[in-house]
Amino acid sequence: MGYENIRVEKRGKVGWITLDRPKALNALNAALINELGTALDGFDADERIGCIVITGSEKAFAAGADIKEMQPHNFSSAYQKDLITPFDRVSQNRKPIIAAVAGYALGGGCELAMLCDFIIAADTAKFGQPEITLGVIPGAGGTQRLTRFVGKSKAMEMVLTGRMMDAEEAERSGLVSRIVAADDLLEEALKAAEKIAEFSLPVVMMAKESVDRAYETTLSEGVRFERRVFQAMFALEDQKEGMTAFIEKRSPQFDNK
Ligand SMILES: CC(C)=CC(=O)SCCNC(=O)CCNC(=O)[C@H](O)C(C)(C)COP(=O)(O)OP(=O)(O)OC[C@H]1O[C@@H](n2cnc3c(N)ncnc32)[C@H](O)[C@@H]1OP(=O)(O)O
Repeated sequence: MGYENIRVEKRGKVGWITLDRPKALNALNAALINELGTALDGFDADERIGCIVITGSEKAFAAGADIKEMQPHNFSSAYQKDLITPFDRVSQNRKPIIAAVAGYALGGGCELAMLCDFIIAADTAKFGQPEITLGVIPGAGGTQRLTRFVGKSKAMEMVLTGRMMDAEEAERSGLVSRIVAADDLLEEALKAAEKIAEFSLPVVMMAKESVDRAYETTLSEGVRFERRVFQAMFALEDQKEGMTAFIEKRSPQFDNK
């Protein structure tokens, strides 16, 4: 499929998607979100792919939903056209997705990064939910996910004032997993993705599902879920291979079975 707003590439078992609307700082219009969803679905279905990276440009991961596209909407059209649901295709993907963020990740851009499984930030990254300055609130999960990442006080301040957070504050607050030099961002994200993609894919997918449970259920339910999944792992050939390889002092050859 030909894409107009993103670039889709592969390196070994890693698929990566570059948001590519430079003139609008990767503002997330409907076409871009739709293309992103299609590319993600393609990687999800491709059994050769074990991990996915989403990145933007040096200046902007994404400066938010496309304000020019949103501005004419009324309640009826916003509701019926369902501006937000297409973002769900990111969190519905069953393979790990790393957000590699340089420059602005604002509004829907910050929300897109938070929909990924973890965020690696360049030292130039700036995160924010400035929707209040536009007369709206975040709509793609910002009030909920930012609060879970950084806690109520900081999330409330950011949502109510529109203040941006730099990369260091984002790392200190638990929003990003680590900071790297801007020049190294893509390579570092691809290396992390390649490491993940070397492991057993069903195990990686179940690890992702289990960590996600921590955000969606009680501790006791989450622990119970993890225990069942852990026990189920012993039905996998990859469990035998992983543990046998350790005992035999060799590298495991996982077969995704
Ligand atoms: C998901 C939901 C529900 C909501 C949202 O996401 S609402 C959007 C939240 N985001 C924002 O409010 C950020 C808007 N952008 C900015 O504040 C600034 O562009 C900036 C601080 C990120 C960068 O400022 P800078 O002066 O460096 O660059 P600009 O001249 O302002 O922008 C360049 C170019 O990009 C267009 N642009 C930027 N952001 C958006 C956007 N979110 N939607 C549409 N277009 C955007 C900007 O208009 C300019 O293009 P033109 O020169 O053609 O106007």
